[in-house]
Amino acid sequence: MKRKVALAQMDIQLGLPEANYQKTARAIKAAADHHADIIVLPEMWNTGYALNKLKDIADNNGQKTQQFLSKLALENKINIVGGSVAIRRGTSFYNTSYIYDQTGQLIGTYDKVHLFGLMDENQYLKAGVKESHFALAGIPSASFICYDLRFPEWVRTTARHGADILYFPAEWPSSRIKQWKIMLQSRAIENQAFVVAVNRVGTDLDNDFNGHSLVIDPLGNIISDAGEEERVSYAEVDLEKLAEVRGPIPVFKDRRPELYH
Ligand SMILES: O=C(O)CCC(=O)C(=O)O
Repeated sequence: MKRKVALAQMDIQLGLPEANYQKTARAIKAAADHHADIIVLPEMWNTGYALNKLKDIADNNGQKTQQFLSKLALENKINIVGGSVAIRRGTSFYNTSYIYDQTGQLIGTYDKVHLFGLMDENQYLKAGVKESHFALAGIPSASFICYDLRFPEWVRTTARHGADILYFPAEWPSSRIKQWKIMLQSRAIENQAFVVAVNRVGTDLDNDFNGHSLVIDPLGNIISDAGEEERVSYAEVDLEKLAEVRGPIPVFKDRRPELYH
């Protein structure tokens, strides 16, 4: 089984949701025109890291984003891993992913679990507490957000329930892009899964972002690197490869969880 994935490596307008919704809609339509099965968006694509403005610009209960993604998924017959958006739920703010299938049904949500102190997320946001599991385009999958990448124990905790594709939407600064690549390759190898990771480009007040959205196979080979420009990039994942990798080296079967503390 093969699937074409589209990676929306976008610039994000800081604190300007309207402009970002419009750009995101254009990226989703472009991916559908290229006959992609799945499109993946970056982290916090509605607001960027305008954390001190969340009271005014966060999406209330994620309602606008949910209607927007559902409509675009159905109209364009495309599956959407909705990166993440800043939302308000009750009196708190979250960094939240919504995942839609191509009929416009919400099939998964995820609140970022590890908040990134260096970007002050812990001062403004509440952390999630749950794993994300969903079957998208017929593929058991899981999603994380950016800094979650630095916690292999969390990725493993999720992946051990079965995930053929691990999604990592992000706003990962250029200064640490070497670490991004190495850790994404590691998560692919150790979990014997494809990794689809979408980073933004452009700048905000504190950071510069140079893309390098990646698709990585279960052996850690980079299948596609979107480079440093704003673009929607495409790659094909061949799920047959999973059995070839998992058969001879069955790491999930060989785990010794009784020794891990
Ligand atoms: O871990 C890093 O270096 C980057 C993390 C990050 O930028 C984020 O979680 O938003």
